[in-house]
Amino acid sequence: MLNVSPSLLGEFLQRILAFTEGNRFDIQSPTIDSELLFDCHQLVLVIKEAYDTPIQLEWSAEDYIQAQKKKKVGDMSNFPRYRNTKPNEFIVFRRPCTIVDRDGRILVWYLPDQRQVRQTIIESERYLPRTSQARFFQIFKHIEDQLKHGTTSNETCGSASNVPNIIAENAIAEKPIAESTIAENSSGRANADIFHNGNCEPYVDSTEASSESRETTPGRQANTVEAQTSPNKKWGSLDPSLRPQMTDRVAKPVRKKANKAKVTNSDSGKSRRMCGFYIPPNSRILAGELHLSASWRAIGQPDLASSPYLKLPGGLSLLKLGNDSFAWAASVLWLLHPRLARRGGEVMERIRQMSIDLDPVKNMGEAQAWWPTPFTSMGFISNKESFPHRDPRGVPEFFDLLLTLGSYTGGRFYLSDLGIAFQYDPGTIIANSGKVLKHEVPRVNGDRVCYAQYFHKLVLETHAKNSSLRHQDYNTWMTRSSFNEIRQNGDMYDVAEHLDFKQSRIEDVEESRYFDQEMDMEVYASADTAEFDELDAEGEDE
Ligand SMILES: O=C(O)CCC(=O)C(=O)O
Ligand SMILES: [Fe+2]
Repeated sequence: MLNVSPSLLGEFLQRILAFTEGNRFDIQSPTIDSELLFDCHQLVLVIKEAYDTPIQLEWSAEDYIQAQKKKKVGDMSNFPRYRNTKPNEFIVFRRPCTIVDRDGRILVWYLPDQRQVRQTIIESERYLPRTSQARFFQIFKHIEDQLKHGTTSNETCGSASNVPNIIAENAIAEKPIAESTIAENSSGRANADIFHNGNCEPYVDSTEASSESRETTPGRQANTVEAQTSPNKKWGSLDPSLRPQMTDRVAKPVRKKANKAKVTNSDSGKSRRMCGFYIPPNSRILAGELHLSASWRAIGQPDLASSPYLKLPGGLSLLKLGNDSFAWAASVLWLLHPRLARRGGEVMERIRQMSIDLDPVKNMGEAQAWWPTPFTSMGFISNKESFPHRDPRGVPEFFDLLLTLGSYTGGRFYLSDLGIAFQYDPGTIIANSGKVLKHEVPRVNGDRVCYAQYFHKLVLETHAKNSSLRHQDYNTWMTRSSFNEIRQNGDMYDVAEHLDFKQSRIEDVEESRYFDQEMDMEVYASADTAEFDELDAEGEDE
């Protein structure tokens, strides 16, 4: 069996990007099937459009982090929501875009699958490999017995009674989720074949949702907000006039306070990870989640360890089964945040060489050779709504990489404090600064799974201590200029030569202090992100 390397695919993507800019590189195609090759090209076009469509925030992410730390005494009014939306009002994006801070740091990449956006199947415009949905379904089926089934939200956490909160006059009300679930399912959508295989079924969510919205809230057109950005948009052969409207102003359905209190009541003993599961009618996959780590540091444990499942036959066969799908899902990182990819690659190399303090009985064994991503952890999440949270163990400058899949309608990804939401249809990839930006995914109509890739800050720090990397190379933001470098050069040149604006500041900081600063982040995160993160921090590590 061929072992497809994400770095090989990633570097291939970098060269395609440069090539599309007119730079002639010798692009040697990796040994992957032609379909995957083709899809790599499509992905580059989506990423380029996202880069060319920056949604600019007025403030600096670094200032935002500092203010978050001091939230209890500080003033957050310096960090206005996008277009000054009100707290429960969101601008929804449906086309690829990036969220960029005042100084050009890219905080989020939003990469919807074009097939979904256009609501038609145009083979030449999709980027998700045709077989990928089916392959991911197999992957989730493979681990179904391993999924930890928390409680369904109705039992302990309670969230079925979401209600729309129409704050802005003329805003589009999204349907109450419970109600729309029933409507969708009674019309047979849940019977649709999950994880489209081969001939994909047409996807009609936006049209349906829009017409429903129009019925319930006349005046939608009048309220449509023009896209603020007018970047240099190149989208292959896609006629811009065919694009659906990019943004609408909507009000988000909110969870009743009472429910939130239930969720966050530590007496219940249920952390965020254990809440929010639900079983859609006619579901074809169990609700639950499984997190696998090449390297993890559990609270109170001095040593790093791999997830025990990786040493079992099931773990190894999972990595083999999903090999090229995983590699494809990881390769985007070489465009979205190449330094992160490089950093993760180095950590994985150390794990392979066993040159770190990884207890021999707690390592991955043969699975090492098949670990398919530069991230140290993978999450498999099935039929779960994600309550508003930040991911407390992450690294502020780094992304969590999310791929949402399934057969569902009504997907939304909310950036709760920014006033920005994304249509979160199957096939969407979001790279999100999950530690910095609070995010939320309400339940959808139908089966939804999320494949998440992420780092554990403590693991990176442990590896970095033994690393030859200089500390300014560790945790750096993805910037617009970094992306341009790849565009021009086909690769990230030596990071030391192309350090961004953060360099001078970091150079003045001693390594130990830098780590201290990182430790502070943990405090800010748990203090700030409400009860969910506090519960997380209580210890649900493996
Ligand atoms: O459910 C999703 O798609 C997002 C998951 C997420 O944010 C997380 O697991 O931290
Ligand atoms: Fe998250």
